[in-house]
Amino acid sequence: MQRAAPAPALGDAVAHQTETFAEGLRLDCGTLLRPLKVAYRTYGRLNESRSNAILICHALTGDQYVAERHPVTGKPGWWEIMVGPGRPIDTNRFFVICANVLGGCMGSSGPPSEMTDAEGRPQGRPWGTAFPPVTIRDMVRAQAMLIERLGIPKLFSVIGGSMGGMQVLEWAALFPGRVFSAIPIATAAWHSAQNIAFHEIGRQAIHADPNFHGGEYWRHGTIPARGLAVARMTAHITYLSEQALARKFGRRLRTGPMLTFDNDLFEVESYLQHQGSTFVQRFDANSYLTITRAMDFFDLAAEHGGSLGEAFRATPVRFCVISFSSDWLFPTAMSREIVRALNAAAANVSFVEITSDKGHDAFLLDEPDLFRTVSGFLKGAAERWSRG
Ligand SMILES: CC(=O)SCCNC(=O)CCNC(=O)[C@H](O)C(C)(C)COP(=O)(O)OP(=O)(O)OC[C@H]1O[C@@H](n2cnc3c(N)ncnc32)[C@H](O)[C@@H]1OP(=O)(O)O
Ligand SMILES: N[C@@H](CCO)C(=O)O
Repeated sequence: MQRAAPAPALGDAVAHQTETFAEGLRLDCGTLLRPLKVAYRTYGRLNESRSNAILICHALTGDQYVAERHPVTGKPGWWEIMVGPGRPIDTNRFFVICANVLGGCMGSSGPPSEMTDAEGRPQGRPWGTAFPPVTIRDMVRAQAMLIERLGIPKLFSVIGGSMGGMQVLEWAALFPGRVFSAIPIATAAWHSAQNIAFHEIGRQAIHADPNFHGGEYWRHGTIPARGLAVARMTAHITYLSEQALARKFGRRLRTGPMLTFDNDLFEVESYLQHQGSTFVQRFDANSYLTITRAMDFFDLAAEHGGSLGEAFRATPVRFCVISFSSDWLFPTAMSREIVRALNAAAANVSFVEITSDKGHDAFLLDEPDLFRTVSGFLKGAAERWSRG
């Protein structure tokens, strides 16, 4: 495997746009995280009536840089295809907000940020593995504090894919009066056993890296690049599909056919190694452990006495649930569970399964049906909203 370049001092190397909440946030685990920092970006303009705000919730390794060049990688924003002037989420019309999740590594409070004591006093070291466990609900509460600080009484829409979709569902369940519409994409109301199992492989790979040092790698001036890269490689396979891999690489060899056991023999191996080594340049291993755990513990039904319908009881929120036919990580059946629960709550819900062979990450790619569905739903919802 190629040696990964050392990661920049994540989170601190770049000056992020951040709101600080001195009062902190009481987490589901009972810890008061104080102060709370939420790094975010906005696109477009908030209208006078403050009625055009859309919150985008990012997935596991995303961040707030949705529609602009990424300050660490220099690559385009992760959803520029969806968000921008004239795009399905049109920033000529909507005020778009995206915050780095709690536990992340791009400026919000998380393992790489400076540890504080119970009184909020800085401790002169990163949290590392001492960062308290967070839940999807904690992430949403932190976002809600930001939205309040920005003076937005009600979001026109909350939109997100994968873990972003989990946050969308949590927003609707926790703050039904503060959300007009919701678009959960390629997601589920609870993390499946298979998905937890895949996450565990990644976590074990990180733990097994000698440069991990029990999570105190910052103390040793190392990063567990190999472990984190293997975690990403495993995860990346789950974001694609057999058809996508066959189309991209098939059984193509990088070199001529020969009987060796060298690394990098097949194109698909080289591709995965590239995905792993570029990932470690932009992501923190302790954040990866924290956020994968948050996903694993997500179970919206369990939060509501075992009934998903209860999570949405009497909800006024309008939902558009979207899945992809080739997504085996968050399969359409999981979206149907959400739709069934919304139906049981007599909620206003539409559901679209988009035919695609690109797998789970289809939501990040050029999928005209996805763009049509999102822009069509937002148009319809805006008409409803303006009628009051
Ligand atoms: C909702 C959120 O918050 S998501 C935010 C997190 N962001 C991501 O996960 C994005 C990272 N993931 C990806 O890029 C995923 O691969 C996808 C599926 C979304 C992108 O798919 P595609 O656009 O089809 O790109 P593809 O999977 O082909 O990967 C292209 C990369 O692989 C490299 N590559 C392609 N073939 C090979 C090969 N044989 N050997 C080595 N590298 C290769 C390309 O050079 C390119 O590298 P670069 O990204 O550094 O420029
Ligand atoms: N590939 C995206 C989606 C995963 O669910 C990410 O890394 O966040």
